Amino acid sequence: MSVRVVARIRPLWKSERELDVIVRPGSAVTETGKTKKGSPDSKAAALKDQDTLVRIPNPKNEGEQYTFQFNAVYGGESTQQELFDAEVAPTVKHLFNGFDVTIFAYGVTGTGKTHTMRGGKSLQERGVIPRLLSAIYRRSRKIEKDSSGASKAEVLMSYYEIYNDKVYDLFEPLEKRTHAGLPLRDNGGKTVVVGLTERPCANLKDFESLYDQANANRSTSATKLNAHSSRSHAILCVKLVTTNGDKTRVTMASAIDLAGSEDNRRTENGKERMVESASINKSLFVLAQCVEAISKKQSRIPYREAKMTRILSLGQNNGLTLMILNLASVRSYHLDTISSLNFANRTKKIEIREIENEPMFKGPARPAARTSVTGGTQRQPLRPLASSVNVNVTVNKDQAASDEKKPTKAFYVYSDKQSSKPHAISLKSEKPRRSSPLKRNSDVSSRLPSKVLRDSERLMTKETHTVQAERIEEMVERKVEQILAARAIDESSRHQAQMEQINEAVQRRLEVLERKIEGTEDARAEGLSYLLMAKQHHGRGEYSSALRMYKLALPFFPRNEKLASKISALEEKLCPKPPSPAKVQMAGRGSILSIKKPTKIARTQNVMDTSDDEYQNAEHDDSDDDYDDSHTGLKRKRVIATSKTVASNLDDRIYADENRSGEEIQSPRTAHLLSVINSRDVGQIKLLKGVGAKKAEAIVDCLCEMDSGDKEAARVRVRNLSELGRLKGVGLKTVQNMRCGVFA
Ligand SMILES: Nc1ncnc2c1ncn2[C@@H]1O[C@H](COP(=O)(O)OP(=O)(O)OP(=O)(O)O)[C@@H](O)[C@H]1O
Repeated sequence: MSVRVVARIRPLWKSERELDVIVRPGSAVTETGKTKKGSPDSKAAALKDQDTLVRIPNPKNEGEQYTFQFNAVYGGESTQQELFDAEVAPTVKHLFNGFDVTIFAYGVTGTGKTHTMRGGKSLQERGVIPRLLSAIYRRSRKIEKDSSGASKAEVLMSYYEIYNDKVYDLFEPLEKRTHAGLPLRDNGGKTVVVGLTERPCANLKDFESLYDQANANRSTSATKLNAHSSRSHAILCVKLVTTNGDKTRVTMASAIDLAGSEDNRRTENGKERMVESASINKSLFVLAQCVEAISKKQSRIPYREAKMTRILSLGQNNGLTLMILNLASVRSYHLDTISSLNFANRTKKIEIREIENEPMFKGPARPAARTSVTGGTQRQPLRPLASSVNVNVTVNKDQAASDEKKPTKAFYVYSDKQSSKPHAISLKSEKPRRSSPLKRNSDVSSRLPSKVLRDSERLMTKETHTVQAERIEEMVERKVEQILAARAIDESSRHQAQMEQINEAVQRRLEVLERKIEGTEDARAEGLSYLLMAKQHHGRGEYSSALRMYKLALPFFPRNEKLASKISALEEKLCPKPPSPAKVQMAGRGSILSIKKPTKIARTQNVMDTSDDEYQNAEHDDSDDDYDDSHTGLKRKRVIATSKTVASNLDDRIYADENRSGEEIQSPRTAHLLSVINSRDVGQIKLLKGVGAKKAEAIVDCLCEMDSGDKEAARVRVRNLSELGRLKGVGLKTVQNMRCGVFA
């Protein structure tokens, strides 16, 4: 069964305008027009005629629409109750039937994940989690009532968050947190958090008070995009233990409120928020990589690269999985929304094994599960202690006398039959030799352990033969079996402890290796990011910035001829008559020979010298000249992650370049920015990054003040970024911000 993916589009906020809505739900049936009203199929169609499509324009061509199909799509008017009834309520019965259920909310920051999962305080506003628990308690009560108390269900809860890639128990107060957080461990293919508190919750009231307390420990902060932004992934595990007679079954419902991805050009996050944001984005990036690897059926799924992906184990988990994709419909989320839709589109294809959890049997062990000590002979099930018969009966006077002196050596015999008669034997030794019961001869006496044999022989000759030899043998065998079973359990727990130690050691080694790889990869990735950026600028016709980035990449790949020739070609393009190399050297600018390495690059130069070959491979391996798309997820991730930081550094340089170059070689980004400013439309200007309504009005006022008249010709136009920076209340920083926020 594949992951069920439903999209939920949140309603507009007061600050958002209907005009900016670009994401719209739609229905597949109406769309294709396959079913007309009044046709025989119309009733079925009406049932199916639920929105399943999400439409969004292509950001590069508004006339073109992208359409994504999911299992269901809920518009802004859909209520918490509707979503729960349609998507979550049906999973409750599966939970009681032995299937695990995983529900997770995914989406950009501020799109309504926490609202969907946790919701508000009022009854109508309650989210998926409290409703799920309420449904579980309701069903438990019903089952208990229907079975007249024979079936029972118990709920245990654990709740934790992954903050900056560390796991913290939300039931523990903040001051008890350790810096390293709780460790993860693999246990039989499942990832478990070691040392997590598990709290029993007898009813909804208990749950609510625990859940509220725990949520107070969750890391949230205000960002520009959400006043109560979750800074962590929160995972609630509801363990349902159902007992029916001797049968006990444990199933797990996991409800996960993921933190939202953040475009830091829009959040204007400070340092602390940036660190959180980087960790959130990294884990979501790894999640996307995992989904991509699963959909491409790759052998290596990078689950281990983030704690969240390790815990979520999408595609590795069993049971039912529901993903709620939260979306905002307005233009300012355009690119993020497309990326979320693409992620969800891939996720919906992931197949989850629909495996039911095996019930466990309490009390007597099941015959089928037992292995006979004697190899294959079926034994009767062992009975619990309560039904055992203690066999201490005085047999003769001598013995009675000796028994009086010595305390009776009582031991328990697990018997499958309740005997009404007391046993007429007393076994002195409770430790039969191990070897004897395993020798199975036809002669009864030879089957018994020597000491027991002597005892029983004595008894048989002296006393009335009240107990048959088979009975004695049976009892002795049971005792031996009991001892062997205890020993086996002991050995297996020792073995498990050893395995855990080994696992821990392997895990530590893996982490050390990963850290090592990270170190060497980072520098090379930086070089590749410069190349990637260069290629993008080149593609957009921003030659001077492309040239600058090629030059920045050069120290990472110093002997790469192709790169050198690209630089020369661009230099030629920008300055048709290049001065002689000697002159260039003297001038100290503009030539490959004279490129000054940035300090960071200089530091990594030694490492990079060897990577030239790899760069060349990258060039030839792929259709994309400069960027190796066939790299592993790890490498690509680093390249992209680094390219983001490089991008912000480069923006400063490009800005400086373009300021020098004047209007003639303006990049599309700059041109767009200036056209927005020159439009004098406060509505548009205030949407620029770092510009609020007040600043937008100030800019327009300033331009109007500078006009020499009312006519069009007399109107002042801002021609370049430096002119823009000189406007009253703008400044270079604001210009930079504005420019960064524009998507060319
Ligand atoms: N379906 C909805 N109906 C009404 N209000 C909603 C809905 N979805 C979201 N909101 C509101 O939008 C705001 C942001 O929602 P929420 O905090 O749930 O976003 P989020 O995706 O969890 O963000 P983050 O990832 O930053 O934590 C909240 O004020 C919430 O009440």
